[in-house]
Amino acid sequence: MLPVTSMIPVEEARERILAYFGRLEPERKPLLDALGQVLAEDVVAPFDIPPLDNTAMDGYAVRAADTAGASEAAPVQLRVIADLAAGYVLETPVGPGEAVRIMTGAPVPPGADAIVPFEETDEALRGINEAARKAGSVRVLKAANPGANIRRRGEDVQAGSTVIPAGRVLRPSEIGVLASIGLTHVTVIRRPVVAILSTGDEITPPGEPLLPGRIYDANAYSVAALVRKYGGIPRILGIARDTVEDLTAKIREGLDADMLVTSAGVSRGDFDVVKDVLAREGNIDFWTVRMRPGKPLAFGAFTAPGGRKVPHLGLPGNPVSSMVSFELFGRPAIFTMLGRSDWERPTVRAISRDYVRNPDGRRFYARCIVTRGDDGRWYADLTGPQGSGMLTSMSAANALAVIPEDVPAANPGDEIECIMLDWEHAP
Ligand SMILES: Nc1nc2c(c(=O)[nH]1)N[C@H]1C(S)=C(S)[C@@H](COP(=O)(O)OP(=O)(O)OC[C@H]3O[C@@H](n4cnc5c(N)ncnc54)[C@H](O)[C@@H]3O)O[C@H]1N2
Ligand code: MOO
Repeated sequence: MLPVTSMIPVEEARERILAYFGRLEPERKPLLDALGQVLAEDVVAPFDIPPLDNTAMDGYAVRAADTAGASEAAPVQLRVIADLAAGYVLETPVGPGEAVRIMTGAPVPPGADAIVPFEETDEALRGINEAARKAGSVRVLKAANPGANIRRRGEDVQAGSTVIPAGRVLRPSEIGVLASIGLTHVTVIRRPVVAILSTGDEITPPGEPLLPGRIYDANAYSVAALVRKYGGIPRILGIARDTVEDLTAKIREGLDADMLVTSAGVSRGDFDVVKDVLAREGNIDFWTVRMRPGKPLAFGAFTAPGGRKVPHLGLPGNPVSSMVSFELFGRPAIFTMLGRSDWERPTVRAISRDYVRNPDGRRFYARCIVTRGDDGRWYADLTGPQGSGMLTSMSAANALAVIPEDVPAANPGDEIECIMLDWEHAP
């Protein structure tokens, strides 16, 4: 086995990888299609929001001074001069002793400086009905303060101010804000296209019969799903056989992508065609990273026709290693291309309920389920055997517990750091 000192730490591998990536160029997109992408330029409000003072309540627009001293015992009667729905503007001013019946969102008519909600008038007693409307007057049962229940022009957004700065990820709330200033399209950093290639004579595409000794291609799909989840556009290239010709042709097919991801063939097997072809076709290094799973890793770049460099991430073949390596190295690369720097996942410190052995001085990313106990503390349970070929152990997990390089084991009761992969969905 390699001495641990000749392995590179995870952080160094990630740093070297990220040096190859930068933010991609902007594109213009319909608003809704830009969900999850990063805004490429500041968006400035062309007008105030709300554009006019308007009412926050259904009720009556009044002159606050008219309602001074009003109470249930001594109501103040006002003459109702109009009925105003949202979407309409009333030019007629509200004079002394007058009121306008008004619905939430309608602009406050001139002269009025407070809104009395229905509940504070006798309309509530009579019921909201035609009779109240026809009565031509309303009794106010409580004094209103000037400004009461009025949403001021520009209180949310002021004309000329930056509503959303460049660099912000567009979530549903940002999409709503952009729509509220009338935008239909927005300029965002485009999503990276990630070409994904599986290698190995034993690999069979799902849908085809499985011959003896063969296995189905899990990696292309798990990695493609991660690419999509993290904001990229996956392009599955298929399976390259272990021949120089096939591998070379398939790699070339992927060179119009922003990044090429391969799986398998990066360790020390007899059939080192993958390594040979990667090394010949591109400028690729083979690393051993001080982590488990995912020790062997290839990284470098191919040169596309025209001279463009296409970074290449060569994942180990074992399905869990492939996913964990993509999580640690592929996710930050995709985020960087998207213009995001927040690729670091949240962690929680949880109490291990298992004995977790870490025998060989690598950093162990153990698949576990993190849950909150009745005592309010977080607990981590391993998802079972941790072999790097056992993809169901990954499927059962919502976190990776990190056992550091220099810690030979975690005992039940020890606090361990857990990288949360999934908050929304605990299996
Ligand atoms: N003598 C040594 N052998 C191995 C070492 C080592 O250091 N010395 N490292 C082991 C570790 S750790 C890993 S991880 C694997 C990495 O192997 P490769 O990247 O070279 O990949 P393969 O050997 O071709 O495949 C490994 C394993 O994964 C299966 N596989 C491959 N592709 C897929 C796919 N698309 N979908 C599902 N499963 C896949 C493949 O059939 C093998 O079972 O090497 C260890 N060996
Ligand atoms: O390091 Mo390998 O990735 O354990 O299976």
